Amino acid sequence: MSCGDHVVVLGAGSIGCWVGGELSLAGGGVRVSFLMRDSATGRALRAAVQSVGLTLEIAGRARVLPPAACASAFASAGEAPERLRGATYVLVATKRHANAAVAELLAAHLPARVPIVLLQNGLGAADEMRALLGGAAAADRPIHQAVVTISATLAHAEGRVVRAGPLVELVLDGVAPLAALLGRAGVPTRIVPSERHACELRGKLMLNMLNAPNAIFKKALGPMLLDRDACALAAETMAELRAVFATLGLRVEPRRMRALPFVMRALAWWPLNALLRTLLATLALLSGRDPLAGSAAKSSTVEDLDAGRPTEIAFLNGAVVQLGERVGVPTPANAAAVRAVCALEAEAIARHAFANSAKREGPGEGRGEARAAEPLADADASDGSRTACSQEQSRTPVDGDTT
Ligand SMILES: CC(C)(CO)[C@@H](O)C(=O)[O-]
Repeated sequence: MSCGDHVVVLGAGSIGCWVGGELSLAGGGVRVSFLMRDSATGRALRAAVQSVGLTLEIAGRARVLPPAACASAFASAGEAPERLRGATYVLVATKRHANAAVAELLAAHLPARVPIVLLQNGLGAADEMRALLGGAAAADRPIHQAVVTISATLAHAEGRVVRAGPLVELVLDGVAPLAALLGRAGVPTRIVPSERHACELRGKLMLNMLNAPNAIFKKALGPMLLDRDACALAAETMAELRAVFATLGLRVEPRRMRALPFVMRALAWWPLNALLRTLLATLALLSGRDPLAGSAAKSSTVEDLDAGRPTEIAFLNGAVVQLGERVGVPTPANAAAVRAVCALEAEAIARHAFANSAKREGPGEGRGEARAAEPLADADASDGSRTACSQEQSRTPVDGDTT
């Protein structure tokens, strides 16, 4: 089945590079194309993978997709029409706020009936993409959102993507042949009925309540679990989300995601916090190494801020605020989290814009980053020209979501 497949990955960020990289390394006759934007980071990634290859690293173990393979696999936005015309699957790994531009690209160049799988955070991405594609264009296309539980970080200039932590899984509500392909390539992929899938998307949104404290308290996800303030914010935002879902009569799966608000509340409780700190300090003393040293995972929100890009906060805590307003559940912790991340976002974007304009004044670099002309430049929305925080937030669909 896999022979002859051509998987096009739209957006070569950390998740796109990890999933596409695994598929490429697995071989088996599957062709993978990574479509990326023509921006400074996009060009840096392309130059790096063409000279040293794409490195996939986990727990210090590295595997490399050789430069020659990368040279043909990594394509610019200009090559999107040709690559999409030959696609058998499209994995959309761009940010949610880029979906309008992504839909335009897909409507123009992707043949009908090619499955589109959105590797995106938040609720209702598939419904949103259907609405953006509109009418006949959407009716002809299977569109699915994967529940993505992978923590990975991409160093563009090194062509290196590092996966950290124990989380690695995709959950889909269809496209069994693609799920099998991904599973064989080492990306565990479960297929569940659509009712269960909707519950797991809600579970993922619960997990994403870690993103805002991760950005605000500036700690890697592991050490952050020892920060009582960060855990308290996570617990509050999660409890509000739980109340919203309960009011809507919507279930959350898997069970560990239902337990998260209580776990975070417990971690914020000083006696348990003090006990954990003592245990870890003792372990460090006995073993001579920091037990949390390997837990450098950070959330996608921190990755966005580090790169001076708009975050997806409107689709995470912002969605909770919006749903809360709709059903009359107060969500002050989520509103505060949105305000804080938006302030960080504005600062990060301004800092990067300043640094980039300083660089452009150097010899040989014109002002024209040529991004407006490139559909994927907009699709990646990482040019700092607009922010999710300043945008009118799209409605968060929960309908068809009635389990
Ligand atoms: C790390 C993660 C699993 C949730 O915080 C990831 O989904 C993310 O960063 O969005």
